[in-house]
Amino acid sequence: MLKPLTFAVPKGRILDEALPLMAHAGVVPEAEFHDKKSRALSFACEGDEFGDMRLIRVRAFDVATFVAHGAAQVGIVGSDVVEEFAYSDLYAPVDLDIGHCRLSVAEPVGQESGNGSASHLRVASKYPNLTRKHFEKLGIQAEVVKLNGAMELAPGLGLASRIVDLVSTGKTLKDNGLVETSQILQISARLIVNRAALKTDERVGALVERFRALVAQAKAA
Ligand SMILES: Nc1ncnc2c1ncn2[C@@H]1O[C@H](COP(=O)(O)OP(=O)(O)OP(=O)(O)O)[C@@H](O)[C@H]1O
Ligand SMILES: O=P(O)(O)OC[C@H]1O[C@H](OP(=O)(O)OP(=O)(O)O)[C@H](O)[C@@H]1O
Repeated sequence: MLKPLTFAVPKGRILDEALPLMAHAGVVPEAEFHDKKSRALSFACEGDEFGDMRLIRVRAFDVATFVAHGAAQVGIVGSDVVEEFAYSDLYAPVDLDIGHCRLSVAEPVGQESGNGSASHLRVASKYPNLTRKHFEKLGIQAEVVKLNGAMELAPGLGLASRIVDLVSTGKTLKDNGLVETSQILQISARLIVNRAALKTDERVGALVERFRALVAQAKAA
């Protein structure tokens, strides 16, 4: 009897783009998954190709945590999250070519200072590790004020001189009087797996191959 397989997906914006891809791979959640009134967090999947597979819906950063600890064996998450945590037990074998955005530094319009001769800066971000690493490379010590959203407010309110946040169209920065001053990382969503599960459960390898083939097929089309 196969152990249940748990597939973690984020609640946020990647999900809409990920669901069609998952369906092509044979990962289809039960109807309750789409019921906005449901408070359930774990859902059975249709069919029995992968045995007893469940889908769990968690916050983006938590997808990586569940998979790294083996509580979920497979997941989908942005490469920003993979890079921020750099968990050794987490392997990201497939770039799904969805959820494209970038991680950038932004400053108030008209006050773009470059980094000048600063040796220390206060930066607001949801990504403390990537932020510190980026500024370290420039010889600057970044004191990171960790926020979970609405980073764009921080410079105007004196919480930090700049922010490090995700940018896609640039509208959020523009509407909040900020300008992108450098790009740190190009981002896309990844299929992630727990390394131990990949070695011990052949369904995990089968899912990796399924998603890999789908992405290759989409690129060739
Ligand atoms: N503007 C964007 N355009 C494209 N992809 C984005 C954008 N913002 C975020 N992403 C991608 O989607 C992922 C999830 O972002 P989102 O902010 O929607 O998650 P969330 O689940 O709402 O976050 P939280 O856990 O803070 O509630 C990010 O990690 C990133 O990879
Ligand atoms: O460049 P844009 O196209 O404007 O996108 C950038 C915005 O998208 C993300 O936020 P999201 O909408 O996911 O909300 P959040 O603040 O809850 O993270 C990100 O944190 C930016 O605020």
